[in-house]
Amino acid sequence: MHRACILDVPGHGRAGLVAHLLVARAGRRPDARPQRHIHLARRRLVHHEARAHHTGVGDAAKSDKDLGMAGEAFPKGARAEVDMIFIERLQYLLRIIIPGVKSKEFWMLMLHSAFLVFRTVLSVYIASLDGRIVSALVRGRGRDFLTGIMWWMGVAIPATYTNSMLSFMQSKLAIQFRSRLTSYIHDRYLSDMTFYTISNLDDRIKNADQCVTVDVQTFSQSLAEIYSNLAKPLLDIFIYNYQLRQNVGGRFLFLANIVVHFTAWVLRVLTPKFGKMVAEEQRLEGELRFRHSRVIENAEEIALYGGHEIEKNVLDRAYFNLIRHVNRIFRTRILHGMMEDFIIKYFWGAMGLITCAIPVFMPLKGREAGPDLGMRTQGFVTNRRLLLNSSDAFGRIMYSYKEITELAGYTARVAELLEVFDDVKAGQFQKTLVSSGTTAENARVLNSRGVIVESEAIEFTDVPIVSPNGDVLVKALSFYVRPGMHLLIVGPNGCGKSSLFRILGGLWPVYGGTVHKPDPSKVFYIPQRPYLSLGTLRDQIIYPHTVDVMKERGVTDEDLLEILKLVQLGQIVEREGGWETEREWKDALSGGDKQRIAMARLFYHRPRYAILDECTSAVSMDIERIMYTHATELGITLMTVSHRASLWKYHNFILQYDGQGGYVFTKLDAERRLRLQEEKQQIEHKLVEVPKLEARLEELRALQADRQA
Ligand SMILES: Nc1ncnc2c1ncn2[C@@H]1O[C@H](COP(=O)(O)OP(=O)(O)OP(=O)(O)O)[C@@H](O)[C@H]1O
Repeated sequence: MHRACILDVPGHGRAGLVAHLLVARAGRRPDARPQRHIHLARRRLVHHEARAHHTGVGDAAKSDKDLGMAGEAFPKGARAEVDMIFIERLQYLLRIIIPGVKSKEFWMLMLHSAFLVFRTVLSVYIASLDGRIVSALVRGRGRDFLTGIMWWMGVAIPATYTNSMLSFMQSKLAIQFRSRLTSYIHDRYLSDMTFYTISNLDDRIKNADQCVTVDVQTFSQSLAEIYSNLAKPLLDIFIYNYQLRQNVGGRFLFLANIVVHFTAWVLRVLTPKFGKMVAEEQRLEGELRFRHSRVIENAEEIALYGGHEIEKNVLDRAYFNLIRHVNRIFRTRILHGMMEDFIIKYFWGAMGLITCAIPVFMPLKGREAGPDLGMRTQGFVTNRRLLLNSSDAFGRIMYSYKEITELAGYTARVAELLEVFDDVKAGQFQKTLVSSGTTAENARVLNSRGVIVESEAIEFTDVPIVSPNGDVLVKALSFYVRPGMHLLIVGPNGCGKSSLFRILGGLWPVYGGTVHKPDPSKVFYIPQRPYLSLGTLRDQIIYPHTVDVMKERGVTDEDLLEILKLVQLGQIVEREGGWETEREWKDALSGGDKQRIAMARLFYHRPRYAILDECTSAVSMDIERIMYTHATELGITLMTVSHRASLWKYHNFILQYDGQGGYVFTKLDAERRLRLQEEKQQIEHKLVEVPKLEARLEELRALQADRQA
């Protein structure tokens, strides 16, 4: 029926859909752009809220220089433009968020699409109903008018339901996409130590925490919105183009399409790289949030140092960089908005009028002037509504281009994260070498790989110790630790003692030689500042086990209490209000308490090997003795890094770095070494006295000489 209506509208009908659409855009919808802006502003607000709620902490090794690199948000190769790379990345992400036709997301999308189609059908029906009602009014047919109103009210029920369902489905889809992506990313981020390597061995991703939380959320939301914003207009355009072809013939359609496509192409070419800009904005937001979280994390140290001024400068600088960039985007948007309005509203409007005029001045053969006034009114009203809808549809598609470029930015951020995950999992790192040595030589070492063999004992054969910055700390290290041996590792600061454990723990790659090591479950690590997790007091002792695993192992709370008593921490359970108490334990416990909790953890786990990295620096000699003797009684083989001579007696082998790249691995006769150490200290003490004694001797000689004279 509406096909006839389009033909019947005098002066407009024959020009066809695109022409009407252009005319309608020129004359109507001044609200289209404000709506768009409100919509974007709302979305932006949601992002900011999401950021404000996030309290995660990211990589601790960033320089202020990062903040100044506005143009270098993406590493080489990474792009945020609407091009083939964007399509490929989007496909990659789509495969994750919509895994197949049997997935929930696919069927949600189908349902969403069904609602979109239904809404278009309703719109077409409402347009024709509108025409019928106005026609009845013009003709003075009260009965027809009332029937029309009843249908109008009737159709409101499915129409309002459809609209509500559409916005519900859009939000659901966004959440569903986010859940899929987050669970996929969490799986990859928290496996194979990716969370460590991504921030320590590779410098492509600056704020992984922000990517995993805010960027994924923004991407999901943006994708769900774009689907809604594009699917319906595309459907509308298809329907109206089809009708136009039927009604006015192909030549007007062809002309209009040429004009529209050409100007759309011009608009696209002239559209600034908003994708890259929003991606950079996200990065700068991440930097600002990261700097704030550092202040919270290190509040005590900063307060005691009185470092508030310098921290304020750091925060101000991060904020200034962000705002400078946001202002740049705003300025770019002014120009782009003018150009967009000019082309879409005015240029196309003018073109629409011209195209409309063609069939009026050059009517198609066989077209009649038009039936009575009522029919013409019905046709006009119906047609006008259809045209407004379709004009909206076309405009929405054009305005969506900016959103697509922004989606390209979010897509680049998320896809880049996953690409770096893949690379680091495959052992391919990209890090700027700041080594003081020959960079080419160091880069060669960093690019080669050694062999890892699982065994009962620990043995390093010609393994280079290389820092992620490319510094070769030891060219080829060889030593072994068999069960029952206790190895002491000593050397100056920064010589690579802890790095040895990083290689053993699989955090750093084996750059050469062979590493024999047992299954990771048999090696337990206690650092100087033990990590305390979120959870109950019990969780701190059994970390990383869960209560279920603890029960499976037959360990009870009483057993845990016995362990705590051993390290003289039995009172803590009562003091803190029981095993179930949850606190931010890192702030609630003293340095010594934390180290004793870590010792209790060791006794709970009873591993084959324990790596003790300066882990008794904050406890008394008494506790230190208990810790070492009990660990030895439990049959735990110890590897200790410590500068304390009091620990020598608990070890029978020593690995001594000289700090120049050399080392000695030998048996440790602690008693003899202590004796020698004592003798050395006595001699050094005596030597300090020598200059004084010599000076006194000189004085005495001078006095004697005076007397004799
Ligand atoms: N994540 C990292 N990225 C870059 N360089 C690192 C990293 N971790 C350690 N390094 C560097 O590796 C070198 C060796 O560090 P390591 O922690 O092994 O020293 P250490 O001998 O244990 O020192 P200390 O006695 O002070 O604890 C240092 O120069 C350090 O700066």
